[in-house]
Amino acid sequence: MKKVLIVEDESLVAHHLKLILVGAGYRVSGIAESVISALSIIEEQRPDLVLLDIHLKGELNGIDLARKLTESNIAFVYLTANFQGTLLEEAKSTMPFGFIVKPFREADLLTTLDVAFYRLQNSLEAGRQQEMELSQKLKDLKNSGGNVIQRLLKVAHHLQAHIPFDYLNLIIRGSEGTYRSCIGFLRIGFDEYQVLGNQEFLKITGIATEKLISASELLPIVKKAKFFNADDFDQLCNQNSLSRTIADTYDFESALLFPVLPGNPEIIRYEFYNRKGNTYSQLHVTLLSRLINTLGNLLETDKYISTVDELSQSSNDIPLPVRIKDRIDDFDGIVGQSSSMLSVLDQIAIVSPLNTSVLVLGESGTGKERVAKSIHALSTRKNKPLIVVNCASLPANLVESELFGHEKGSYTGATDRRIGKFEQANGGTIFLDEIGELTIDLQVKLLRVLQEQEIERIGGKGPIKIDVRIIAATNRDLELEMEEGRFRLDLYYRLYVFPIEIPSLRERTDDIPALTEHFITYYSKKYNKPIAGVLPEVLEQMLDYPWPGNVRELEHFIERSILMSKGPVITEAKLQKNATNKGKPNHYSDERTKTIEENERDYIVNVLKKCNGRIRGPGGAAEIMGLPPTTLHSKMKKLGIR
Ligand SMILES: Nc1ncnc2c1ncn2[C@@H]1O[C@H](COP(=O)(O)OP(=O)(O)OP(=O)(O)O)[C@@H](O)[C@H]1O
Repeated sequence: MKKVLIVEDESLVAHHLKLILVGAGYRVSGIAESVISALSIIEEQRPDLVLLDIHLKGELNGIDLARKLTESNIAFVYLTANFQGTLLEEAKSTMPFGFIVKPFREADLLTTLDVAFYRLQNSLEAGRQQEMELSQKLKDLKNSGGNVIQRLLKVAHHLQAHIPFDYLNLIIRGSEGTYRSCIGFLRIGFDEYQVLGNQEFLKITGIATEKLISASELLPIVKKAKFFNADDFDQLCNQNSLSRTIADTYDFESALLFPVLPGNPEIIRYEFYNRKGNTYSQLHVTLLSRLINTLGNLLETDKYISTVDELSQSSNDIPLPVRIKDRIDDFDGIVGQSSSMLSVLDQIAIVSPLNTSVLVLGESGTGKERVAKSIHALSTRKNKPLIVVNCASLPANLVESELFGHEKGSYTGATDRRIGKFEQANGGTIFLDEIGELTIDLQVKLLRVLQEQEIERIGGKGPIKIDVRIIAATNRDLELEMEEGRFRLDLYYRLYVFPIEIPSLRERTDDIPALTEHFITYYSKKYNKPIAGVLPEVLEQMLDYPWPGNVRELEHFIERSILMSKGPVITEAKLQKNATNKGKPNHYSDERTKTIEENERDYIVNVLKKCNGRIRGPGGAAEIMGLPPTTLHSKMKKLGIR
């Protein structure tokens, strides 16, 4: 029997909830009125799920408890009368398994709980499977061949998908058991890294050897795994000059430091750094803690030390990228090496072999269909069909028959039996693009497919079992659609088991050169016009343009330019002048008064120009503006500033 703890300070509501839950077959572990009493009940009998009001008696509120629940890996669903503004944002950041708004209907409460348990089960299974695979891969490394650097690279790459990082710094023990040196792995492609031993580190960061030695001597001891986001990250940089040097060099915004066991012969700790703020959570720490023995014992001391030293002494000025050959090398032609796109590729790699549904989110033209195709191609269903359905382009009166099929004579005009898209996809995958366009009726039917794995043809004699993986996509804000009653909450949460959010092109301008090259190669071949590239000033304009139509617009731009080009390079960028960085056309004239956002953007760009683009450190843009670097970074991201 599933155990639910109710945390609610209104006694009438709490008892009403208890009655409903018991009636529906749940066991109620207790009713707590405050965070303190909730914690003591949790310690005595660990519930499977906590139903949690946000406003509670005492100093701590439901969100404080939620943070502790996340740390202890206990699922929870919020229950509240009021979810406005920042409270909702704060609540969402704690990763709840659902929300219930008071006053609630019994049916909605039970559906939300049902969905929460479904998601919990799915995430537990998926998590367990991923963890087992990771643990096995790491154990296999101990006996694998190759030199130690290659082995450590593999460790980095295996961890990558589970603990996202742009830079992994390993602090290595010396022969006397003290700190000896660092070895860093900077991610530069899906499976490509630059390896930085001490010498390379000195060259790239430009710091003096003595400074590195003193930073190493003063390196704080880390006894317990800890993650640093936002202000905590700034504090870490203030206290630890090695971390600061790394953060300043590569513009990192968050970190996770993970010490392995004290008796470990080789590695002292793993330090993960990320360009995105708020990357790390207790879930990452918990995963690493379960792998602690394997992570500490990957090398053989004497062999290792000599190899790192040799590598350091023989290196070039800039370390050459090293590529790891992994089984995953086919992302269906997805081009992109920006950190945010690499994290999309990591998620594809994680979810492909599992059987879970995937929800791909992103603006129009960001590559959602490409991602869906890639997931199918990397799954065990790859030799079975992938059926693509655009829900927006199906005529309203035919959608049901298109999706589920019909029997001959089931309605006027049904002259033959039709096999629907779901049946066509049997054994394989169905990609439902523009899912937000489905009517509520069809959403209910889709929900049934997800729950029961069966469909019913129109006019059919009964349900037909099918085995289809669903990948859905939308460019709509589904949460808003739900609030406004156009999208069903239960379907949303069932699809939301594994969301992949593709960033807009203006949020990853680093990818523009590679995408440009990719499309030039493709279209110059297609039109038989040998074009070598674009002029630097054209590329400059392309980097400044907000690309409201994303990659599709960039692709069309290159195709058009190649068709019109008279020479061997693209010399002109005919880009819509008044496109805004919000992805929507700007209808105002140039003389209009600028918005606060635009003024803020201009101000930041000007300061950045003055500091030669440097954000952190003395004289950096953050210091001049009096802002923590992390805050400046998130403002820049929001405003689409590179
Ligand atoms: N990362 C990428 N690398 C290479 N090509 C890409 C990439 N992303 C998108 N494209 C190309 O851009 C075009 C649009 O991509 P796609 O149709 O997958 O976008 P979408 O998000 O599904 O669009 P919509 O929301 O309009 O359905 C396609 O021609 C696709 O091949």
